[in-house]
Amino acid sequence: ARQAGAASRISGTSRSAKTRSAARDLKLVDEVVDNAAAAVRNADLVVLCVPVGAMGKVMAEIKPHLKPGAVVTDVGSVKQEVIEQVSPHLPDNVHFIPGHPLAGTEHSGPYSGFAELFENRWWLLTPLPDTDPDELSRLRRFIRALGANVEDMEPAHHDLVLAVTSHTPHLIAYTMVGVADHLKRVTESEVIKYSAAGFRDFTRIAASDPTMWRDVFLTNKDAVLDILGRFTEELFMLQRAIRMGDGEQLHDYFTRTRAIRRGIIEAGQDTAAPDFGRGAKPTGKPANDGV
Ligand SMILES: NC(=O)c1ccc[n+]([C@@H]2O[C@H](COP(=O)([O-])OP(=O)(O)OC[C@H]3O[C@@H](n4cnc5c(N)ncnc54)[C@H](O)[C@@H]3O)[C@@H](O)[C@H]2O)c1
Ligand SMILES: O=C(O)C(=O)C[C@]1(C(=O)O)C=C[C@@H](O)C=C1
Repeated sequence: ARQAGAASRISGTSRSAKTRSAARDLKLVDEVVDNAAAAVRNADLVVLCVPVGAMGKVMAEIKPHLKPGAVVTDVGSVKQEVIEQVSPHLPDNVHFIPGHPLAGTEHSGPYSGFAELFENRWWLLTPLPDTDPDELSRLRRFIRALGANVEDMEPAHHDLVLAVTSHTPHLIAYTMVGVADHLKRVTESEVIKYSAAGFRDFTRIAASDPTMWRDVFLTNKDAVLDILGRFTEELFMLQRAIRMGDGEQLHDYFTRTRAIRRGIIEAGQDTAAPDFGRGAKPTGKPANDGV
């Protein structure tokens, strides 16, 4: 937002003094303050960037300090739960417009941010039935100024789509790395030493922040369990095809999945991990993962 000149003055805070100090050193914002109440005072736009399970608590904390007419949004990976948590604490004269940028890495903390993170990524908004259209347009303009593409979605639909595209894949990566770790005990260190690209991709995802992902799974429980059930059925089907030596079934299945991948690439939606790769640089130091 600073680089794009999307806000005239930006205040930030974090609960840990170490993070606040890092944010000051990195000059991430115009002013780093000691608590959320001070950060939101006089703010036209407030962006909640805490784990999904902490959104309600932080909203309760800032409630008495919000400027009348302010817009509050969030970046949480799950939307229905955030709406449930935040809504009881909303003053009448404040607008809440939930959001979710589909952009991130396995790293967290102040050193992991970089200005290009949102470029050409989707940023979903899940407006509520009474959302003010002018405030919604203003928030969309802010997000577009960061380089992202905005789209609206109904909150329950968002949670189902993300269970397919992000949450369940993370769970599968966590599981695969866990399996490899168990196996390592019988293969000594070979599993890690000879890990091929596919497994390395899993380990990158499985290095994501444990608190963030614990909250995602606890708060998008129904959608994740639904997708996990479907995943298990397909897995059993493939397991059976392997056992039966049904090469045709395996070949047909993999041909279909390849077409899906090619469709994603052709649509220009290859959201492969940024890896700080596409010209973007991390803020400087190694990711602190958990300050
Ligand atoms: N990392 C990603 O890939 C990604 C992508 C899109 C959305 N998100 C969402 O963004 C949000 C923040 O994730 P992040 O990756 O920026 O994490 P982060 O670890 O970089 O930042 C989280 C912040 O929340 C604070 N925090 C943690 N627990 C808290 C609590 N109980 N009370 C008050 N503050 C608390 C931390 O001190 C830190 O300042 C999450 O809701 C996550 O679901 C993350
Ligand atoms: O690339 C990654 O590291 C991510 O996991 C980013 C990712 C995703 O699943 O695409 C993770 C969680 C979010 O809510 C949005 C983006």
